[in-house]
Amino acid sequence: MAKIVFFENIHPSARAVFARAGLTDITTYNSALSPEALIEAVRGAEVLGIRSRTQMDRAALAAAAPSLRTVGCFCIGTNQVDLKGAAEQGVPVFNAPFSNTRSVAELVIAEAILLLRRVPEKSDRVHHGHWDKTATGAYEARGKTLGIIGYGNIGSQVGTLAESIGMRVIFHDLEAKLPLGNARAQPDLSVLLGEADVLTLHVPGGRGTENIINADTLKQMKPGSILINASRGGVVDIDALRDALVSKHIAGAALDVFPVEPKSVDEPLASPLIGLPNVILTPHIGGSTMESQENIGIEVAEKLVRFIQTGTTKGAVNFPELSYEDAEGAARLLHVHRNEPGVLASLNNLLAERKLNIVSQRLHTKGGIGYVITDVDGNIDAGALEAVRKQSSTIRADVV
Ligand SMILES: NC(=O)C1=CN([C@@H]2O[C@H](COP(=O)(O)OP(=O)(O)OC[C@H]3O[C@@H](n4cnc5c(N)ncnc54)[C@H](O)[C@@H]3O)[C@@H](O)[C@H]2O)C=CC1
Ligand SMILES: O=C(O)C(=O)COP(=O)(O)O
Repeated sequence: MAKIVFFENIHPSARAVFARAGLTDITTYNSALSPEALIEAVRGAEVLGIRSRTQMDRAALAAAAPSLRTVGCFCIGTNQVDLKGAAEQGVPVFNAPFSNTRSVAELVIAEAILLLRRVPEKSDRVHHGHWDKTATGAYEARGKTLGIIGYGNIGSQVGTLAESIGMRVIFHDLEAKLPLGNARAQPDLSVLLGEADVLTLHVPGGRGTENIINADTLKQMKPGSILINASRGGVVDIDALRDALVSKHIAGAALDVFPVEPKSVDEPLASPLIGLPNVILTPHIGGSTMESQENIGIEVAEKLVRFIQTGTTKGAVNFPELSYEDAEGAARLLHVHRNEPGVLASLNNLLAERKLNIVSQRLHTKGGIGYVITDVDGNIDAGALEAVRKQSSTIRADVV
């Protein structure tokens, strides 16, 4: 039976999906692990379930080879996984691209309103015995401009919600996007920075988005504006943001993600933003609602089970996508290979030599990786599977 390991408190709905498929060998960890502990925990696993904090880098992937068949990110972001390394190891990676988007969007709107009204600072003052009843520095959201960097699934929802409370919405994205409602694309980032009263970031993590908000771009932001980051910690240069907050060029900020995040509940956050007034710091909970976590558990677990049972890779983020659920023969061979000429011919010759008639076959390639699912009318025994594995182009082969 497939050995499954879950990290970071994945919702029980995922376990229920696996159980319905007869897969019950699940080890769970409530937090992310250190690199050393992770390497030990993933050994021998066929399926890994992680969220945003488990770093599946080359070393962790290597530790899980050759048993590892698939990784499920029970979240949206997949920058914590070495996606290329996983593909080269024949391991498709899945995620949940939509299930927590509304949760993030709602939090961002709430934070925009709270920061415009300076609520974090005022609440703190009341807790400490001060009754500063003043309108100074407090504004309505209505009529203000919301600038969105990254107008994807989350950014566009934030825009729609913002319009419903009377905000004007402008967005900047690398790709052409359909503006929803009255939102307007702004191809010039510096113009957007200069116009936005509230700036919110919804780009993916990774090298392409590192420090988009830095000393330079902060200077271009409208004086007295607000910054919200619920994307990835690396998108904002935190020291530069601190300077901008201390000088009051930026009036407030909400940060849900950080360049280095604590791995468990007992580890405090280390950040130069701690203690600054009108700054909301949250423990990466943008997508953490009861609704979203339950849905994500089901969505990703179903993708993993489908892959384990049928080889279907629809929705994989790093892998050739093959949607192929109904087996048409007696056995099914999943073959991941280097994408080079002659692979299919030699695979099919090998099956022919073993009198395994092909009932149906589908192939897809992505980058240097090819993936072929073959249904045959006979039994693929251990000898045949071993022969396929020994072919020079084979990365991984399994029978389901
Ligand atoms: N705080 C939290 O708990 C959560 C954080 N996230 C983060 O939010 C990110 C965005 O999520 P989605 O909206 O679902 O992703 P998405 O893929 O739908 O949208 C991202 C958008 O950013 C754009 N983009 C990429 N690089 C850019 C750049 N340099 N400048 C401008 N635009 C750029 C893309 O073209 C795309 O339209 C995720 O990748 C994840 O890192 C997601 C869910 C929860
Ligand atoms: O979905 C994402 O990308 C998130 O950042 C949420 O991550 P989490 O599942 O809360 O670790």
